[in-house]
Amino acid sequence: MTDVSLLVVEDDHGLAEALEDTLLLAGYKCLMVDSSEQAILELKRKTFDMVVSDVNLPGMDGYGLLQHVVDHFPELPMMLMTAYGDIAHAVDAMRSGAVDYLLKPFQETELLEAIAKHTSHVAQVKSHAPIAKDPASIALIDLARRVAVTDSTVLICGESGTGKEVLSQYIHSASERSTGPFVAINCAAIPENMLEAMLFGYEKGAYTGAVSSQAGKFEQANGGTLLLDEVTEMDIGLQAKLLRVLQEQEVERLGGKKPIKLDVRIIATTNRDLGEYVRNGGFREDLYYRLNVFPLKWLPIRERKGDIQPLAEALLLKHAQKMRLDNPLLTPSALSKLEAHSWPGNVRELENVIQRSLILSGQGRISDEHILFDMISAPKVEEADEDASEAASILGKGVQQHEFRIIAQALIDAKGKRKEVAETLGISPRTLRYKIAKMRECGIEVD
Ligand SMILES: Nc1ncnc2c1ncn2[C@@H]1O[C@H](COP(=O)(O)OP(=O)(O)OP(=O)(O)O)[C@@H](O)[C@H]1O
Repeated sequence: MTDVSLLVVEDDHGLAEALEDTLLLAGYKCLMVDSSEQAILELKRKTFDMVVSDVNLPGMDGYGLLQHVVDHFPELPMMLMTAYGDIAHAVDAMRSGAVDYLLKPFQETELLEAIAKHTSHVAQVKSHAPIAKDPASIALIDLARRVAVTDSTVLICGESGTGKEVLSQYIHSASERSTGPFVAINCAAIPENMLEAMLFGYEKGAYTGAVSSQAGKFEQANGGTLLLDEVTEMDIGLQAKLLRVLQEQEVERLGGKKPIKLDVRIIATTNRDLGEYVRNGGFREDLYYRLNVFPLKWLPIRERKGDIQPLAEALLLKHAQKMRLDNPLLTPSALSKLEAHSWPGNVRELENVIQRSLILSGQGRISDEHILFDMISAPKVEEADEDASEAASILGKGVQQHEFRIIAQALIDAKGKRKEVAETLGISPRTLRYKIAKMRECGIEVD
């Protein structure tokens, strides 16, 4: 299934059936209607990726419908199917905004090639779309898709791990800048004194250590999109400089003399309550208004439970494939347990839990016993008492075995990088060291 949805207008019922069969077989979703009036009603109710319409229709003809589409849905491609010999009209139709026309009778392949030509971009965008089944998330993605084409600055809020970066990438891929660069900078992860140079670039000798000139993230994103991840985590002085760049649409490298013109779309994210943060003086109000042109908010997943199952299934499939496990399955008991959890770490936590459950089940059939939220992310208890028998009594011998397997797998995945493993498993490096020592004690070779 391509996930591309078509609206097809054809009043000849025999031909309509044949068209529907061809399109469904090719993997398209399609809705068949037999008049322009009906098509207009459906366009109000649903979102389509392309309209394919006959010209000769009872009531309003295909040209009338084309005019409606051009006026009301200028982004929506429409193709006309005209009777043989009507080529002059077809050319007129192209002038009036149709993306293509087919002369009847046409071959199936001609139809499919024409549709693919005008929807391939859509299919690509949809494949980048975040998973969203809950009505609140569907509405959010719809809003994101609509704002994507406007070039407006977007501010995405939401708790940690809700999918803000995923949504930013989607907006980029659904925008006219999709062939340009998508550059992300995490303002929280970069030491304060380096952030300015990374954002704006620097010339050779601008500061000790600047041995060569370097373009900043703004310049790198020219022609595309710049994601300022966790934008609130920059100091107030740098916020003023950022504001100036955004207002003037030009940047000057540190130590540079000439301003560089920018054509960059900005997406910013935060997991803070930004309004509150502004009131408390942590973030400049003028910068807040500059960024908050179009706000989008991810709910935490405990408030969009309809997403839990599709997200869990998609993550299960992703990790099962990595582990070469066929036909992974979430049993109803596992799903109920997932749906009842409060998910403080949102989708990122869900991904970790699914990964662990696959390792625990060993064969991809996940039931509730494999869903362990706090199995090894209870460092307080573990660190409070590092005695082996105590640990065993907390977790149980069987569970301890599973725990060892998880750690071993995580070490393999991270190619032995312990810091990464500790982060993935949600435990402190000290706890990880302790656990590895225990594994060695139990005769498990940890290289
Ligand atoms: N709707 C979604 N569909 C598919 N994957 C998702 C979705 N939401 C989140 N994820 C996955 O969850 C993880 C966290 O997502 P992401 O990094 O976008 O969250 P975030 O809100 O930017 O997190 P943070 O605030 O910590 O930076 C990623 O691995 C991402 O691929």
